[in-house]
Amino acid sequence: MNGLSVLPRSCDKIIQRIPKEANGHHHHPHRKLYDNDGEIQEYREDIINEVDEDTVRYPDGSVRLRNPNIELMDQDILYHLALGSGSHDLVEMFGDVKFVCMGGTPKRMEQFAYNIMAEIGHKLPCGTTLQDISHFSYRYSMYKVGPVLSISHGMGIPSVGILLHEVIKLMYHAKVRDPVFFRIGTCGGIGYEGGTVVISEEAVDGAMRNVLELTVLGKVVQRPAKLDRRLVRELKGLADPEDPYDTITGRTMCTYDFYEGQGRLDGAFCDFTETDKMEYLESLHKAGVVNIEMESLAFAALTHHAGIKAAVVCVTLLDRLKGDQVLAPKEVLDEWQQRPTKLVCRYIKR
Ligand SMILES: O=P(O)(O)O[C@@H]1C[C@H](O)[C@@H](CO)O1
Ligand SMILES: O=c1cc[nH]c(=O)[nH]1
Repeated sequence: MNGLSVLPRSCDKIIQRIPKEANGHHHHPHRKLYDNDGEIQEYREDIINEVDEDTVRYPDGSVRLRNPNIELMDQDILYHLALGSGSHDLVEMFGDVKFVCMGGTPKRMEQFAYNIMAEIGHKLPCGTTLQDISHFSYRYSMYKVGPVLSISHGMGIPSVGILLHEVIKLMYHAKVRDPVFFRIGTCGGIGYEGGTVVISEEAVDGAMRNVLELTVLGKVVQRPAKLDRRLVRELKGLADPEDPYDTITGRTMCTYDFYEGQGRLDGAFCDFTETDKMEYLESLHKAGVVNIEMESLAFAALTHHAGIKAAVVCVTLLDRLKGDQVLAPKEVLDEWQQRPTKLVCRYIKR
């Protein structure tokens, strides 16, 4: 026990979509959560789990868990990170962390760790290399360079969601103050050429809902997928007019699948026509969706729920209005993937 107080359970407003009555109307006050091409989805005002920043962080800025069970446990095993509060001195190992950067692949995140090391002038003892701290989890890779953690999150919401639970707990055990989380990813552009850097203003699901929906004890729970607006502006301000590519901001759609879920015609299955696909993509474009990827919804919702400042910066690999297959050569793709990392490096260096 560390003597820190925990949140009362009442802080956890369980949020549920309300059922419609037989006449199709809700019997509770409701609000328009989003408007997708004329289709309005209605939600109860009190299902939206607005986070009060003061209650989700301790006054000194350290991360507070919205789970009273953790501090009652003798030890907390962060299974998928191959770390534990009983087996490791997490304060000693991670107490100085300020930035947590995540992206899909172990290679990208290892490269990012070496890039940030060069940028911030961090030196390794002669003849040594960076160690993958989570190597023995055989799930995710994690590198630490001074105040920066660089972690691979795999593909999709379940993978990044599990990682976020454990990394947020890691922040709590390590008593990290005011960490900033970044997702550095790849995506498909909607009306933007490959190589464009996109900073997400908000994340929406495949039906344009700005919430992460998950089933807890058989009930549907929704968490708003909000990102820090100020951080978006700050990152945009770090785009260099000399950069040989565009850096834009906009809505990001997050899907549960790369193929059918993103309206691709080239998966193993396809039950829609090219016309259906184009109508859908055009409607997204009209609704301000600038890119599609697979993690931003969980990333935005879980960091917001934990009161952690977060941003999602992705590079487009293709313009989905022009095709489905990722055709750019490997060397080009590798260079494009460096672009979001450059922007985040500039922020960290600052
Ligand atoms: O960060 P990455 O490049 O993994 O992000 C996107 C979304 C999926 O994880 C994956 C699909 O190709 O790329
Ligand atoms: O089209 C794309 C490209 C990368 N990642 C995605 O999720 N979709």
